[in-house]
Amino acid sequence: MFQKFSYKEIKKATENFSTTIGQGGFGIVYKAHFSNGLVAAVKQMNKVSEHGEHEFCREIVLLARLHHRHLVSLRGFCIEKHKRYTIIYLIKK
Ligand SMILES: Nc1ncnc2c1ncn2[C@@H]1O[C@H](COP(=O)(O)OP(=O)(O)OP(=O)(O)O)[C@@H](O)[C@H]1O
Repeated sequence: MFQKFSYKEIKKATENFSTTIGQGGFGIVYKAHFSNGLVAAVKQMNKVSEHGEHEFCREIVLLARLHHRHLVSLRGFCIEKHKRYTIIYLIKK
């Protein structure tokens, strides 16, 4: 199920952003353990433009509708002031 997460939930699930698993072009990626048992990747987006809100929402809507066996599915998102996060299924190596 696709859902909206609060910043508080993200912070708790990433143990105060201490669980870094990677660094991408848009920001840091964290491993997150949510209280409902969900283990996911949380991708922080650093490059938030002036129209960030609109662009981010449009991207989320598009990604949420994408389902392909070669793509990781979007699990949710979080918007808090100037911070943007996408929550995606964790790929185990
Ligand atoms: N869903 C995921 N599950 C596990 N690890 C992930 C996941 N998404 C990203 N990562 C880790 O975080 C790193 C950065 O990923 P990210 O997609 O942000 O960067 P990228 O591949 O450089 O793409 P982009 O240019 O879009 O930022 C990856 O190399 C990987 O190690």
